[in-house]
Amino acid sequence: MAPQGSPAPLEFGGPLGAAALMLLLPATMFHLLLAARSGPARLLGLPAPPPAPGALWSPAAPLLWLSWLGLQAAFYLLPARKVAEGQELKDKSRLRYPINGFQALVLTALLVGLGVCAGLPLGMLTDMLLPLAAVATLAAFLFSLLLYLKALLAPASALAPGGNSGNPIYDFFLGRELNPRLGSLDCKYFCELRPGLIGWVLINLALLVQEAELRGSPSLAMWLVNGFQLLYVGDALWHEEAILTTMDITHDGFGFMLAFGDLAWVPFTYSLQAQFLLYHPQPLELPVASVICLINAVGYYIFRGANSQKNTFRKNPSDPRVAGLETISTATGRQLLVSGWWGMVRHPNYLGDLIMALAWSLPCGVSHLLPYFYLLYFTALLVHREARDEQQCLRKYGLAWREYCRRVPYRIVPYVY
Ligand SMILES: NC(=O)C1=CN([C@@H]2O[C@H](COP(=O)(O)OP(=O)(O)OC[C@H]3O[C@@H](n4cnc5c(N)ncnc54)[C@H](OP(=O)(O)O)[C@@H]3O)[C@@H](O)[C@H]2O)C=CC1
Ligand SMILES: CC(C)CCC[C@@H](C)[C@H]1CC=C2C3=C(CC[C@@]21C)[C@@]1(C)CC[C@H](O)C(C)(C)[C@@H]1CC3
Repeated sequence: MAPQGSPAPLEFGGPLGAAALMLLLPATMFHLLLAARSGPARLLGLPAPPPAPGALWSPAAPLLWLSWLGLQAAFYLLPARKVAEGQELKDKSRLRYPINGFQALVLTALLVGLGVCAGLPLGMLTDMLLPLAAVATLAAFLFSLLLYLKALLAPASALAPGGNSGNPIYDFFLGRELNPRLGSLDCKYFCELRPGLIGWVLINLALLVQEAELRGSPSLAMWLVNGFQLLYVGDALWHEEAILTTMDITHDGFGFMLAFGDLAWVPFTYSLQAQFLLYHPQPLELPVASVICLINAVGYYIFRGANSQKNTFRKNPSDPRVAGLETISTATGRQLLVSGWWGMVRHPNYLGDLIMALAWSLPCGVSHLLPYFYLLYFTALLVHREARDEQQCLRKYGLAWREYCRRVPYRIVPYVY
């Protein structure tokens, strides 16, 4: 456990690891996008060449991408049904956040629907994915640089616990300022939920429309992938307030990792299954599709049940839905749930999320590894995230956390891990 006041331990392999990730993540993203379009669609293997010379760039891409960002920022600034307060900050203040993410999703859907009725060729967006990914990557680098410079002017109380090591590469990657804002727009909160997540379902929809144009109708596999991922994104925006207690908002600074993750990685790699299906159609029988729907439903049930149980408990421990659950008291005055979902494993929400990830890949068949990239990456991300959270909880709760680990020994999968 790091003693109070000592510098935060370096994560992600320090400056060298951060530099490697800044090269490796964009390279992986482009490899995946190119592989999905290539005949063999190999996850492991030499990078596929671009489908046409100049396919990685289009002058329309920066305009389209900036319009998208502007539209989502405008929706963010519209009056919200609710304004929520974030966690208490170092200077004892609390920031306020608009809860209108679901409204932004609905408004986007209406606008896109109107556009399609008026003849907008949505399917053509699929030809722009490579240039758009290039613009998003470039924008993530530039944006992170601006955020890094902005943090030089920020008071010490506004800096994140990590990301201020003094090494510019590491700090650029992790992010120095905890909650950088431009006026009333909170950059990290906005980026985490709006342009990337809504962009992801829009890309999926464009792939579905394109498939219908190419083959007469969308395939059952494409419907499933679109439906499952729309449910996931809709759920995230419906429960938008819950993100205010995640480590990304309360602990991590806003730097390249989250800027690239939110703006480029999420929309362009999370839509990989739908991209794969457009270029590699897969037959899917109804009985198999029903089993896959059942797997997604089980995953969603665990994911939502666990997240809602914790959120309800954190908001009001006397709420009748959670009042009967067993708890452990901690020295901070907060309690830890030790029965219900959180008594099964220490991260039941991760388990549900991973089961859903499997259901998103299964419609793509078992002939290729590429559509399973998300499941593999996500397993690694959650195992790493669980270890980071464990360290933070040990620092926060000390002995009470050790007692929780003793009573609930498994982290994510009961009796396995
Ligand atoms: N699709 C994607 O790419 C990603 C999805 N996710 C999803 O985001 C969601 C949020 O994940 P994340 O923020 O990592 O973690 P959690 O929602 O699991 O939050 C962890 C925190 O919960 C609190 N907690 C832990 N155990 C208990 C307990 N027994 N009782 C009460 N409180 C407890 C602690 O904070 P405290 O005590 O301070 O409240 C801990 O720091 C998950 O569903 C995850 O699957 C996450 C990353 C990426
Ligand atoms: C680029 C790197 C490999 C790492 C980047 C990580 C980010 C892509 C993820 C970090 C935490 C995330 C969350 C979601 C999306 C992915 C990122 C940004 C989330 C918004 C997805 C929807 C969920 O319901 C959620 C719980 C709201 C998620 C919160 C964390």
